[in-house]
Amino acid sequence: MLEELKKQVYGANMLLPKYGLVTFTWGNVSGIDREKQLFVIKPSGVEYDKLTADDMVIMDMEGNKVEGKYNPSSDTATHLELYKAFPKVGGIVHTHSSWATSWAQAGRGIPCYGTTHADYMYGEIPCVRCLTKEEIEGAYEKNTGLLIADYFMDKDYEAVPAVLCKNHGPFSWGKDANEAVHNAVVLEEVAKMAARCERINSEVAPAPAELQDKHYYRKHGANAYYGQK
Ligand SMILES: O=C(CO)[C@@H](O)[C@H](O)COP(=O)(O)O
Repeated sequence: MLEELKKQVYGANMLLPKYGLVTFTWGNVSGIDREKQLFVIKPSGVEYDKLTADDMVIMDMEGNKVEGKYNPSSDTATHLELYKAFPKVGGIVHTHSSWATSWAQAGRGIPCYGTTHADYMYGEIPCVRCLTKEEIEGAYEKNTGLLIADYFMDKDYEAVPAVLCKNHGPFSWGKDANEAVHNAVVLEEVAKMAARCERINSEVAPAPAELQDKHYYRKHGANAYYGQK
């Protein structure tokens, strides 16, 4: 079942170590078949150099395992909540990539300091709050997904296809698993550049709005905008 999607999601997962986004097994990619209302996700704790397409786990939209010899990623409930909240999203990535995770641990969103950022993400990449004691002790991964979904309730999740979770790490998404990984790579690069930018000039200001507009709209068209213009 879903053999093509399993191969695509497997291939996307293998891009994480290729682009240096993961250490050990600190990451997971999923992809969804909206028609079948099923999604495919990396199995929990399986090392990338031992991973195969056949190891991918198939889940339904109630969080039940439909197929797979391994347990699904421990972040599966977060992926599920984001698929429910973001109907145009086809793929989701979670990593602990070090620069983006450093911003998440610092509790700061990543300002747009330049066109590299603006080409892919409109405005600041947000950092949502840490979960409360109750949320942490309850359904941690589900509550992480609900928190992200709530943040983007009145925002364009396609204009900023990434978020930082305070004291945890980044999530990114896209039209499919490969685009989600592409956005995860961009996130890590702009996180690195922004951290260095602030080290070089502690008083640096975000890029002018017109430069951010120009670059984002040139790539994404006038229909995609972030919030009220
Ligand atoms: O955030 C965490 C653990 O804190 C997880 O993302 C792990 O880093 C990966 O878990 P699996 O996908 O292997 O279950």
